Amino acid sequence: MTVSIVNLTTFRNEKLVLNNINFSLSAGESLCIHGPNGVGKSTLLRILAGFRKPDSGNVLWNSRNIFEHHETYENYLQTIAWLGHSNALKPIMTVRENLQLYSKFYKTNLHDCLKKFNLYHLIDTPVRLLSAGQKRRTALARILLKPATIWLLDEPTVGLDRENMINLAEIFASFQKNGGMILVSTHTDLPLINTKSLNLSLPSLH
Ligand SMILES: Nc1ncnc2c1ncn2[C@@H]1O[C@H](COP(=O)(O)OP(=O)(O)OP(=O)(O)O)[C@@H](O)[C@H]1O
Repeated sequence: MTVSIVNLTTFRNEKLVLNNINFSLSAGESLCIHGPNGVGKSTLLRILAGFRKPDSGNVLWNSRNIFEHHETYENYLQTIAWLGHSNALKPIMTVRENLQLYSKFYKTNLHDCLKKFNLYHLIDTPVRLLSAGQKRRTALARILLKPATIWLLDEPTVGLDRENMINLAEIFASFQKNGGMILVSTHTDLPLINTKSLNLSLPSLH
């Protein structure tokens, strides 16, 4: 299994954001995308999630262009789990109500998942009453409820304390040891195993 980006270039608002990006990731590997604000980290992850097409270049899943063949695109979407900047949780619903849609649909174990993210004691708490870190962990728990091969995570650790960072590192490592791939944008050093780095830089003003 491989996911690759080949000669990818993208404009936003007629401004060049991603210029000829290339990388390839195999089962068990992770990619950390670094760079200053506005450089295009989220844009790249959104292209990898299939939300937008690049202006040129390809996203390949097992050597097939995801945007070229409908069947490849559909198969690829089954394999990815996405966490954006926004937690995308319903504030008036409890942790259980927010997540059980996923556990029922994918037939995965909600209780085990909540225990892994130290959220079990909050299962019946409305999301609006959670702290920022607890909300982020609830959003991260959703990733685990989909049996995906690729995790696409946009700054997943915002708001997490040290203990929960260590816990997340163990969850990441376990996923990768089972062949999972993680592509993540971050402004901090993430504790990932078997990892590659992609450093994006802003174009020179001169
Ligand atoms: N909806 C949009 N429409 C037009 N341009 C956008 C839009 N969203 C972002 N951009 C532009 O695209 C560029 C890349 O933005 P992006 O969000 O990918 O950066 P980033 O590296 O993820 O930044 P940050 O570290 O702040 O999260 C920025 O210059 C931004 O102004």
